[in-house]
Amino acid sequence: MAQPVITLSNLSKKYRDAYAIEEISLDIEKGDFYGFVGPNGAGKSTTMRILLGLIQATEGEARVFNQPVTTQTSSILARIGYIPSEVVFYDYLTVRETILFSARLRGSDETILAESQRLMDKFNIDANKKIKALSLGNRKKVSIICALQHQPDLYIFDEPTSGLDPLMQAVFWEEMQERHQKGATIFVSSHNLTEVQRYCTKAAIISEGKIISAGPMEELRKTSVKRVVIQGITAIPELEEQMKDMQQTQDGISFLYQDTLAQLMTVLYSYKDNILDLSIVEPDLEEVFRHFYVTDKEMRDD
Ligand SMILES: Nc1ncnc2c1ncn2[C@@H]1O[C@H](COP(=O)(O)OP(=O)(O)OP(=O)(O)O)[C@@H](O)[C@H]1O
Repeated sequence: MAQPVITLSNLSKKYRDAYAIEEISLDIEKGDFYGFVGPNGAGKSTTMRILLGLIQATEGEARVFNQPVTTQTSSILARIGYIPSEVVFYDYLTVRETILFSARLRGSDETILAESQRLMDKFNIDANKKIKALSLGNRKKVSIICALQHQPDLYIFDEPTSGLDPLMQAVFWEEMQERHQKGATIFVSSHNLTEVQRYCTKAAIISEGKIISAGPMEELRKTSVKRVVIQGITAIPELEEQMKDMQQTQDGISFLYQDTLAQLMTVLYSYKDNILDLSIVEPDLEEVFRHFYVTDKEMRDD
């Protein structure tokens, strides 16, 4: 039977007169590899900070391991690995000292120390460098190692791959896939739906503080949006309202289309003498959400 690990019930956080998140409800179960996707300012960090007990919700409830985060914060934190979106360390410590400091907070037994060494090797980080001399991406690696070294039951990661180069992003996701296979529960935020689609088994899409879609990845993929690529014509005025992301190609057009295929085919039939080629394919999930679910304002902010 599914075991709840994170349960958010009608969770809201209000700053002055604006909601950062509004009535968010979400269930994350043991063994889920759960992506949390949305543009800048959507409410991802706010949700995660509430889960960590760093800020308090205005309304609703957040439970982790079936306990309320507001009263059981320490026992919950002992079982979590957390990566904040912005990494803050003591600048004068070295990488090794920082990682050891974090390990000591977790009891620093032999297993943790061996694991931190393995991770430093895997993420290719110079343990003797001072934190203040590190690039943003290398600071991120230290943050990742601090969150992974004690092998917790639950990982809450706020944009862990931002600042990492593509090679290191791949190393990170590979490490998380291995941990997921061993039974870990992972809740990870990202701006990038494509990377979440690739690695996570479930996802929630958040926009302007509200969850607009959530569930298993294969369910999210089932939208009625298609990408249509046509050679031979440069416009279809009759379909203007249903077409998004219209691009002129060398010899035609490419666009996202959301309506019945019957209507599309009926209209295209009237262009049959000019159409040289036609393809209708599943679009990338990222472009679907960008063009159909995320508001124009958020796209400008992103
Ligand atoms: N301390 C605060 N005071 C006032 N407003 C805040 C505060 N913290 C967050 N907000 C607002 O709440 C909203 C959600 O912010 P949040 O940081 O949770 O978004 P996010 O999805 O994590 O964005 P990003 O991807 O940029 O990190 C934003 O409109 C933000 O301006």
